[in-house]
Amino acid sequence: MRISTRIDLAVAAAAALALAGLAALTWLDHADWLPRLMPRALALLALFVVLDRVLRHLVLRPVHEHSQALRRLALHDSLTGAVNRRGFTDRLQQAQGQAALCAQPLSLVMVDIDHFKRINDVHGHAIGDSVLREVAARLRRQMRRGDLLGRLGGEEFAVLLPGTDLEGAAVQAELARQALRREPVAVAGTVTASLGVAQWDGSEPAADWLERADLALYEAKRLGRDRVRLSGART
Ligand SMILES: Nc1nc2c(ncn2[C@@H]2O[C@H](COP(=O)(O)OP(=O)(O)OP(=O)(O)O)[C@@H](O)[C@H]2O)c(=O)[nH]1
Repeated sequence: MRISTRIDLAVAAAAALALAGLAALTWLDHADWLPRLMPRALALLALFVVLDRVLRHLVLRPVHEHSQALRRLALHDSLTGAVNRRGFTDRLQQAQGQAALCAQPLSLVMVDIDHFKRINDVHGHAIGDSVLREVAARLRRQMRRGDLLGRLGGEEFAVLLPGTDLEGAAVQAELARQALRREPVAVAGTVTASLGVAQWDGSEPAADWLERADLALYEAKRLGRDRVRLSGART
């Protein structure tokens, strides 16, 4: 049973008891007890309505805040602060609906750090983690208002670009690539990434679109890494 319903039931039960008590006392005191009871009963009911509102506010607000925090935890990656795969897929599907509704282009950039295993092996897992945080921070600095950063897995990120066609997304991807390799990341040195770009074709399922971006990314890896490849646009 929902907490709000439990509060309502508890307050209703207390109000019923109080009303019964009030009726009994009024009946014992006065012969014409009924007309006297009415205004008192109404005042009592009003009091319980206020009590119900106050209890709902006091109990439900922290519960709501707690569930919001849990939801945030469930949809975000704690290391980088980016949304996780589940959160990203949810938002991707929402963005598809929005793009279809407004007839706007929508693109996606997949970003996979190059030779990340080597960074872990040479410098240790803690440095690997700080590289992931720094990569997320650099990608974020490159993003525009409305873009969304996701961490889809170990060293794989994705950026959702609403209102952006393939050409615009390619420019954003190239800027991100340069931002990653421009300055060394602490002791790990220069970090590069391979990027795959795909524009949503307006009807394909999210999984197919993600797969096209992934294929472009693997093409970038195959061609030597540290580069941007575009998916053969179907649009
Ligand atoms: N430090 C750290 N390492 C992680 C995390 N998640 C995954 N990894 C590591 O990321 C590495 C990914 O290695 P690979 O899939 O071989 O990829 P890669 O070495 O980047 O090679 P290419 O992608 O082909 O350039 C593995 O060693 C994982 O253990 C994490 O949260 N922190």
